[in-house]
Amino acid sequence: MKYDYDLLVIGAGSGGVRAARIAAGYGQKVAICEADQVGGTCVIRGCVPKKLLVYAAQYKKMFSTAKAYGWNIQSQFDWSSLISNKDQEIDRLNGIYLNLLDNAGVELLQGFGAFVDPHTVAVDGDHHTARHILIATGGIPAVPNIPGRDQVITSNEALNLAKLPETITINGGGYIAVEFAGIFNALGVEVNLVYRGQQLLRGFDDEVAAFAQQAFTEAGIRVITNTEIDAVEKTARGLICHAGETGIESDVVLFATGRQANTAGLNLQAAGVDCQANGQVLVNHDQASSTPHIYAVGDVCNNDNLTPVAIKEGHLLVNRLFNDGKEYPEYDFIPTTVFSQPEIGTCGLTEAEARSNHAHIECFTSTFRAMKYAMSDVHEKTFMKLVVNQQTDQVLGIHVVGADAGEMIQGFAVALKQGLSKTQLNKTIGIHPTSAEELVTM
Ligand SMILES: Cc1cc2nc3c(=O)[nH]c(=O)nc-3n(C[C@H](O)[C@H](O)[C@H](O)COP(=O)(O)OP(=O)(O)OC[C@H]3O[C@@H](n4cnc5c(N)ncnc54)[C@H](O)[C@@H]3O)c2cc1C
Ligand SMILES: NC(=O)c1ccc[n+]([C@@H]2O[C@H](COP(=O)([O-])OP(=O)(O)OC[C@H]3O[C@@H](n4cnc5c(N)ncnc54)[C@H](O)[C@@H]3O)[C@@H](O)[C@H]2O)c1
Repeated sequence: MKYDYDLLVIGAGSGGVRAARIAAGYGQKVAICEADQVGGTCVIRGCVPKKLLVYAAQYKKMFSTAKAYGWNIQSQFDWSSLISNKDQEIDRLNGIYLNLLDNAGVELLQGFGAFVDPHTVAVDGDHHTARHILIATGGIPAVPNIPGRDQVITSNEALNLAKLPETITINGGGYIAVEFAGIFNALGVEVNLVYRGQQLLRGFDDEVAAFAQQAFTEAGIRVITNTEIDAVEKTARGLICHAGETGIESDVVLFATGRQANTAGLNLQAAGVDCQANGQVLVNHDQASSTPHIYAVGDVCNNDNLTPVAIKEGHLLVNRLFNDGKEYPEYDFIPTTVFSQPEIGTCGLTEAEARSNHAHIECFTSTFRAMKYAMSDVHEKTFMKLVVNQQTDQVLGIHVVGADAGEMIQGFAVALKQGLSKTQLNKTIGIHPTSAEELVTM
């Protein structure tokens, strides 16, 4: 049968754009459909705008340190300038993504895609057929169904607030909650960070999470644990979050309570694509769904929901489909950074994970004040931790909380992925004076 396209991608985010342009580069006829702005979560309402706000927030510490270095700075922060500059930058990046697709010869079908049958996708009503179809529709914020749900914002809106609130309550204890808590706190907003558990950042190394939580508190964030918000109510002065007997008042309430696969309205049943109750598309080792010529990559599979993972999955999939590729994504030693204040960079196993898989684990830790803060009023400390298999000497995990942790961990991740041993780490000469040198001397 003749199809309109060799590959039709639904969703022009991180995974979809990469897959589409690489497939087109292999001479395939490719279309990509996008309901919103090309670029997806990462570029339009995720990693990139968030990181720009993180940079803005970091100036607070820089200004606090400046005096010790002889700089006398009068600083004044203007939220609307930041947001308008951020919007311009996002528009610029959106333009780059549009050009990337255009230059690669990918046809952009602007509109919402939904399956009609296993080889046909309707984009705002127009039918398009394809030999292979890739679902790359990402995720959306998940907000629990509580009274007053319509009063709360998510990360989507937090990046575009018309004005900086005086107070904000953030619900959640994961990446987005602590990143936005750090941003708003540094920009002078009174922040309540409410978490239903005992310790923020579940899934991270326990010592790392505890150290970070302490640092957030010392930086001025009001961390409220063991508290579950069960209703949000509008009052004359703003909003009140009810948590049992407790009431927490603020101007704005941000829920960062996780994300869910974005498959509503895709009409997956018409294509025979199985998904879980939460919408997550089920894929096998080949990224193939229950309908073998329909694939899925990125957050819609709810695996490791990170941009570089979505890109790798999309790229390798089309290599295998159209260029005789043999490589598959590897999910061990994926480095990640929480862009909180301080930052948390991590790669490999936590101590608890290592202990549950290996009989003899040794951990090395170090806590110190980074040199750049030594002369200043900034008392933030850096924490580093190595998790080592005593029997094989292999370093199983590296964790850093502190300035530039993300930049540090990327390089170490390369070595970890190659099976770095503690002896090799210690044989490496450090760079002095840096914080990173501590990792080769522990
Ligand atoms: C606030 C925030 C900060 C983040 N920060 C980081 C970070 O610092 N580092 C990191 O690695 N990851 C970060 N992430 C996660 C990262 O953004 C995602 O893992 C990544 O974007 C997933 O890419 P994707 O291709 O799977 O989907 P997406 O990038 O979400 O793209 C999906 C696209 O599909 C479109 N779409 C959906 N349904 C349809 C349809 N039916 N028809 C047409 N189009 C459709 C959507 O509009 C969207 O453009 C962050 C996420 C958020 C929310
Ligand atoms: N820097 C980065 O790389 C980065 C930044 C942001 C997001 N992300 C990706 O996006 C994903 C989503 O981020 P996220 O912070 O929304 O999710 P998350 O899974 O990291 O955290 C969700 C938090 O909400 C809490 N929660 C869930 N349901 C709740 C409920 N009903 N009531 C109260 N609390 C509830 C959880 O306990 C958890 O603390 C991340 O897991 C990550 O993969 C990455």
